[in-house]
Amino acid sequence: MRKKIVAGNWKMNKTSEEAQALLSEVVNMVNDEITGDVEVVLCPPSIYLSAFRQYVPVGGKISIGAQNCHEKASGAYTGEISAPMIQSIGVDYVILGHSERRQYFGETNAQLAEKVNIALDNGLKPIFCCGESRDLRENGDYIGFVKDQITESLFHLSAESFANVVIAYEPIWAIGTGLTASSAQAQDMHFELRQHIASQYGDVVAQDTTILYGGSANEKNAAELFAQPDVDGGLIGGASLKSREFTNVIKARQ
Ligand SMILES: O=C[C@H](O)COP(=O)(O)O
Repeated sequence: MRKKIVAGNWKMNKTSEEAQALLSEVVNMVNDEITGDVEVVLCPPSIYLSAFRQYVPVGGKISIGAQNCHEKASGAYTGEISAPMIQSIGVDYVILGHSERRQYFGETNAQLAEKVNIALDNGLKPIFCCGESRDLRENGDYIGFVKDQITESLFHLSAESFANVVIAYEPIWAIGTGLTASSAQAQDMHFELRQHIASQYGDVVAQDTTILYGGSANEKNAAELFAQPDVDGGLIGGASLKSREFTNVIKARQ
């Protein structure tokens, strides 16, 4: 079933003390103020995942996600963390293919297909990110580009496996820039992506797929973005680092 999800990607932010303070504020606000059927996913830096899992009860309104995993299960990959490790501490989701990983760490669609596989094999639900650059948006086939990201990293999956994947459309030109896609631009792309998924897996699977929007989403624009029929929630960066604002974004989705 298509879920409403608001995920907070903390990226490489917060010391241990700061992270604990923000986590406890978010947990309290969500428990006190969120009554709807929205799932909240917190994705802190990996060093805090274990502490977050211990603090946040399993099966409540809040799930925990990692920001990345390696494509191999184990081995000589200094500094990396694996899907089995993430799974072993009870984490629910893993963000894969964020544009920052593609840009700074050279992640490719083929490599991401491997990461998706190992995440699913270990019971983790991928939040698969896709999105085009500003140059492509202005001068190229940006819809085709984003569809290809999905085709090359996800369309080898069975329909049963694909059902565990969440898509996050994040136009690179909107990430951390204050330039949000308009609600119409977000809806257009989400509609195109749902059609693309339908072409591979059929209408039922496509209608059940959760597609999040990310890119300068905040408490001011969230309600309009989430009102679009194909926008099921958000992957929130900067605004997830402020408990009041993040809770307001979640409220806009419930
Ligand atoms: O993963 C989150 C996205 O990169 C959005 O970040 P942002 O909300 O700071 O633009």
